[in-house]
Amino acid sequence: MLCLDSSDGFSVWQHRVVEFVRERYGDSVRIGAGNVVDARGFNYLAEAGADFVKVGIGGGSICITRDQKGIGRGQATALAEIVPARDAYAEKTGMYVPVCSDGGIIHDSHMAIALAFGADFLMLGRYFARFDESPAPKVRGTGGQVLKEYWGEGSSRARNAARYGQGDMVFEEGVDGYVNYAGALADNVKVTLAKIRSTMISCGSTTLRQFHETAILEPVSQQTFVQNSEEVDRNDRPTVV
Ligand SMILES: NC(=O)C1=CN([C@@H]2O[C@H](COP(=O)(O)OP(=O)(O)OC[C@H]3O[C@@H](n4cnc5c(N)ncnc54)[C@H](O)[C@@H]3O)[C@@H](O)[C@H]2O)C=CC1
Ligand SMILES: O=c1[nH]c(=O)c2[nH+]cn([C@@H]3O[C@H](COP(=O)(O)O)[C@@H](O)[C@H]3O)c2[nH]1
Repeated sequence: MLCLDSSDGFSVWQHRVVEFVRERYGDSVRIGAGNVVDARGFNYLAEAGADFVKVGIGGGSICITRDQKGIGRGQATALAEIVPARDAYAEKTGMYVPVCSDGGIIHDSHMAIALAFGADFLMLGRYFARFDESPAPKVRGTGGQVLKEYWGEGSSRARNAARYGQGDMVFEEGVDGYVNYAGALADNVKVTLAKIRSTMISCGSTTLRQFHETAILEPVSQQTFVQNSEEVDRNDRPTVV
């Protein structure tokens, strides 16, 4: 399984690489391509022979591509255009090219929303960076809190001669930062999956395919955002019986 991993996948280079792998290796090698944010980009890579296409430019937690270059698109807007393009492509060719929603997941509920938008699977950076299994160092914040280091692949920190070998970096597209440490992957993934399953059941679905059909997406006001979270001070004392 190969994945072409670029901030801008709508490129002649990616098209040629996908075609080359498809011609040379047939179906013995699976190859994904991306990232793209519109139907033209999706169709371009699907027609080249991509087995899946990644969606998302500039929405990641460590992303500054939109600030730096003005390139990118809201994740929901991108999915709302690409998912129908995926379905139309499947209808036309008989080839279903799964779509990965990459970046911007802050709360577990955002995973359900991305899937409700029609994504077939998700790519997560910040989420996994918080766990023991992330190879990044665990450090203490100034307030004593436990943190894990996490940085963008477009940051100076990630850039090195072995990977790029193209001399000095002129500007960064990602930041070098920290995320709150959250323990073991297995414990967290268990809870996350339970929430997604619960959301799916609430929408009357037991499979992802059903969820794509049954989920109802609703625009909300700023006031609703405020009401989505608690509005009292949390009681952190032990429960008194
Ligand atoms: N999803 C997003 O919004 C963003 C993601 N990133 C991440 O940062 C990393 C780097 O992304 P980019 O800076 O966009 O990388 P890029 O697409 O510019 O490619 C990385 C390097 O590979 C070279 N390269 C690309 N195609 C090549 C080809 N066909 N043959 C030979 N060399 C080739 C490029 O010249 C560059 O040095 C990736 O992991 C990407 O996912 C970075 C910025 C934004
Ligand atoms: O603008 C960017 N500059 C970067 O340096 C960078 N590094 C990663 N990525 C992308 O962000 C995704 C992870 O996003 P999350 O941390 O929000 O899950 C990743 O999966 C990538 O798509 C970057 N985007």
